[in-house]
Amino acid sequence: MTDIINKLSDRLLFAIPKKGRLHEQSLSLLKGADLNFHRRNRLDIALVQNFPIALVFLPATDIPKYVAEGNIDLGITGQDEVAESGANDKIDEILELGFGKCELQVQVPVVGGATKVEELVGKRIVTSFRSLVGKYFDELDKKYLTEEQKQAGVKTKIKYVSGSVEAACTLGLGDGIVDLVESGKTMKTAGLHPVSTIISSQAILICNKNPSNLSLVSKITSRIKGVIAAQKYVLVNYNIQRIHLEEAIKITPGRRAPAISPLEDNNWVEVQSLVSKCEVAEIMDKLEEIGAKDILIHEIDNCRV
Ligand SMILES: Nc1ncnc2c1ncn2[C@@H]1O[C@H](COP(=O)(O)OP(=O)(O)OP(=O)(O)O)[C@@H](O)[C@H]1O
Ligand SMILES: O=P(O)(O)OC[C@H]1O[C@H](OP(=O)(O)OP(=O)(O)O)[C@H](O)[C@@H]1O
Ligand SMILES: [Mg+2]
Repeated sequence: MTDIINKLSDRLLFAIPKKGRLHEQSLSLLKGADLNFHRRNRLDIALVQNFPIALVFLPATDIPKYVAEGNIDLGITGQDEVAESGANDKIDEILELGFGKCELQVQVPVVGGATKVEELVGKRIVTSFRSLVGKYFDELDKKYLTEEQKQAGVKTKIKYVSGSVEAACTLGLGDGIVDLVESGKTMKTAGLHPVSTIISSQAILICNKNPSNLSLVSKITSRIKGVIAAQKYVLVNYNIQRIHLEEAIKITPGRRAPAISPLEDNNWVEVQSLVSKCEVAEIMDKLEEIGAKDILIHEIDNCRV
């Protein structure tokens, strides 16, 4: 341990979620960006071999605080965690990473629960997001509690639990809960449904306002951007008769312009263009309809676009 700590000075410190939903995808981003490291068993610090960077494995919840106030320069966490930490002003959100997408929702029992969020004012709400939920219900209290209730000191009670929040209504701890929803399976299984959404979130790359090595931050950011772009796009290749080229270009305009190369047969050209992965099937259908042949789709490992 001490040998690693002695090597930390002069290294950019980069915080990575040590477990949970963001862990695996954060590691695969580091791999795509070619940051090579070996993490010793149980050790939360790993030196990057090919850059003056040290990775620090921390709970996603704590990462905004470290980036805002500690010596950590860069970090991966969720937008929800940044909002909950209240550190928004002290850090820069550099990049949305496109994974860890979820919504923070107010949920109530399907049977016998409130039908609208305002029916929860003055009641008990269970959550792990104390600060966001406190602020949210403070506003609802101001709006929906009667003057008599306010004078009697009635307030919505926010109760903190650290996980398995969806169990709280069944176990009698709350009248409603606030927790993250992605597929909605956990919520549904617990017999809950949403009555409002507080925020939408995804994983982000965050940076201290005064990072120790700005040029290295920029380099890592563009590498990560490249990995994310590569996941969004595929390269399409096809042959088309010149007479249909104009229509073809409309279907695959590329990010700047498609690359067009002549074929031996002068009536035909080959077209190469970047297309968005989520539109690829529709694009192939349209190309086929205008007579494109030999349509090939290539995955991209990495790119700078
Ligand atoms: N179901 C989900 N779908 C997508 N993203 C999620 C989901 N749950 C959490 N996240 C995102 O991941 C972040 C970390 O949450 P997660 O629950 O994975 O961490 P953890 O609480 O440290 O781990 P664990 O729950 O395994 O103890 C959240 O702040 C949120 O941004
Ligand atoms: O909408 P879904 O796809 O079902 O995902 C939502 C669930 O995922 C997270 O829980 P996690 O697995 O991290 O467990 P935890 O409650 O113990 O933190 C979140 O707290 C929800 O419970
Ligand atoms: Mg969790």
